[in-house]
Amino acid sequence: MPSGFEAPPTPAVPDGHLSAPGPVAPPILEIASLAVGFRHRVVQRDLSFRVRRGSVFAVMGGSGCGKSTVLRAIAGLLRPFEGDVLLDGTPLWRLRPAERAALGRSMGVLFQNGALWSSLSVAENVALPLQLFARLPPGVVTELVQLKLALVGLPDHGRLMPAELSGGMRKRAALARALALDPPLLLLDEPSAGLDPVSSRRLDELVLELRDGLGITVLLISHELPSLFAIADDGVFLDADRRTAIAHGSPRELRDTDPDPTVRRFMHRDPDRLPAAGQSRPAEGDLRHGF
Ligand SMILES: Nc1ncnc2c1ncn2[C@@H]1O[C@H](COP(=O)(O)OP(=O)(O)OP(=O)(O)O)[C@@H](O)[C@H]1O
Repeated sequence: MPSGFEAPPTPAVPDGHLSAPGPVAPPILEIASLAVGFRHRVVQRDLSFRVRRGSVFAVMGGSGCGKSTVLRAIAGLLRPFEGDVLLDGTPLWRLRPAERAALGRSMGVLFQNGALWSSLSVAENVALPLQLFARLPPGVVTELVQLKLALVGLPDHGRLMPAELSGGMRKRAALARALALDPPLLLLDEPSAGLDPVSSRRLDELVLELRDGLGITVLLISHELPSLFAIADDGVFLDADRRTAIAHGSPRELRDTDPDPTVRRFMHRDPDRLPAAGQSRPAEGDLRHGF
């Protein structure tokens, strides 16, 4: 059984623009020639990209292009048609199911609906992964739960039921649960969906705190341009029609320089406008986040 995150072997995909010349830290996550879909339908194919350790990496693209499907393959929940997902060099989909499940626990996943168990209190929700997988004495579990809840700004909410929380608080509680096992990699599927702009920005700040304070790498699916511009430093853009990645780079780079009309329309939130590369106006998110 793999022992978790270890020194990676030589990467399986050649260096793309994501790798600068000179010594480069090995990626924590590598997507190698991935094809995903359902039954006979390919949703995305030929996907190859690397996620740098300590980065916030955005998976972007219009509704229905396959972002969540790709995330499920990365999380070890949906077997890809082709290719593999390498976690610190270990090919997830070549492992036996029990090994894959064990390695999968080094990823904390926040699903789109951030589903908490409604019949369990907030603290019990966060405790669940620890009780299932960590085999710790109950007192230690209680302390760790308190620590995680404090980390996400809910130190006094453990006794509440999920229904008693606001939408933003529920996201935070789900994030605390995703952090329960101290994963080095967080997968977030539209964490700010349904939140007001202030709550959304607080969540952005929390993601950056987790990255900067704990060194957690974050792979993020989001439609929220302000959020993407504020926190993501790398990314990939998936296209529904071409069923593959059509751009790589940070959301700001894609907004300012990518020539593809689909990318430009999305990044400028404008169905008609196609500004010339390098001549974009500051987006709303830049102003709101003070960049
Ligand atoms: N369980 C499933 N079975 C069959 N098809 C599915 C299933 N889940 C998703 N799909 C289809 O796969 C395609 C990609 O869906 P997915 O949810 O990955 O897109 P997305 O980019 O995450 O969308 P959104 O931004 O709206 O959340 C869609 O056409 C969807 O209908």
